[in-house]
Amino acid sequence: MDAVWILPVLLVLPLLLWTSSTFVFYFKKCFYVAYMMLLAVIAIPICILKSGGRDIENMRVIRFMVRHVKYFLGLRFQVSGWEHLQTDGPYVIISNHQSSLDVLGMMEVLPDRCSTIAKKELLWAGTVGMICWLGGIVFINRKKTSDAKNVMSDAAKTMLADKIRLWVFPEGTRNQNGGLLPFKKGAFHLAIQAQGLTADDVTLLSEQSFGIMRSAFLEISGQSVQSNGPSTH
Ligand SMILES: CCCCC/C=C\C/C=C\CCCCCCCC(=O)SCCNC(=O)CCNC(=O)[C@H](O)C(C)(C)COP(=O)(O)OP(=O)(O)OC[C@H]1O[C@@H](n2cnc3c(N)ncnc32)[C@H](O)[C@@H]1OP(=O)(O)O
Ligand SMILES: CCCCCCCC/C=C\CCCCCCCC(=O)OC[C@@H](O)COP(=O)(O)O
Repeated sequence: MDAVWILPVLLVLPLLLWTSSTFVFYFKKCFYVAYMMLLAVIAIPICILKSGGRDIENMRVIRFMVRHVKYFLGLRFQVSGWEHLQTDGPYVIISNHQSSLDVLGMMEVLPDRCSTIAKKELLWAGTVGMICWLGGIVFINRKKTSDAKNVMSDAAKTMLADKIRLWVFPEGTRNQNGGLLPFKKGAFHLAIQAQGLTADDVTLLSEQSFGIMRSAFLEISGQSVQSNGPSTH
């Protein structure tokens, strides 16, 4: 008798999924978070057994395990220019940041030995936080610029010494306003060290990168005509 309420739920759920794009959106959003948490539960022991702890090689495990998630959400990616990432040595990748779904795009193209810069709050996101730590993600305190700069300076040294790559979201936060936020400078301070440039090059590099990304963003956005629900996710 206790299970009597299950019947209406089983009937209403498909109905809502069929009739309401808003419901579908929030359903997918909850599924995404729960499924990523679950994947992380599986990935954590694998990473520990494979690498013994925090190690950038764990990003291969994460990448492999995350790549199929797009199918559940009805997402597909079109990749161009991937060959430019197939080069030796350290470099910095920058991308815009609209939502937590960006992680799926990131895993689609993430090169070997590449980790990312993330806000320190992510460390406390349950199993996802733990897998981020195991993957060598560099956590910064955005509220304390001097601390963040110190952490990024250390990351730059590791990047050069161990020939790793770093992925940075230079807007510094998620943004869904239909454009790009002004870039923070940290990514470009990293990049000059990877490329043997000087601090004088930071502003120009940042401005050029912003211009290129903005053009590409607007071009791609112009092609996007489909919406599955509320714009915020
Ligand atoms: C198997 C299951 C898996 C389940 C889980 C799946 C996946 C998980 C695994 C991986 C995915 C992880 C994805 C994580 C995504 C997380 C994304 C984020 O968290 S985005 C938010 C964090 N990122 C950032 O903030 C971007 C980096 N920030 C910066 O670079 C900033 O510059 C800053 C260092 C924080 C400082 O910011 P500030 O607001 O103070 O502004 P400015 O940039 O203008 O800088 C001020 C001033 O300082 C100078 N500066 C900056 N950096 C440096 C530096 N490194 N060295 C020297 N000087 C620096 C800058 O030039 C400015 O000075 P001036 O104006 O004179 O030029
Ligand atoms: C203890 C339970 C805590 C639950 C927390 C759930 C955490 C999310 C879980 C699964 C999502 C999949 C991994 C995605 C990681 C992406 C992180 C992300 O996108 O963070 C936002 C950050 O870039 C910028 O933050 P703000 O826009 O400044 O804010």
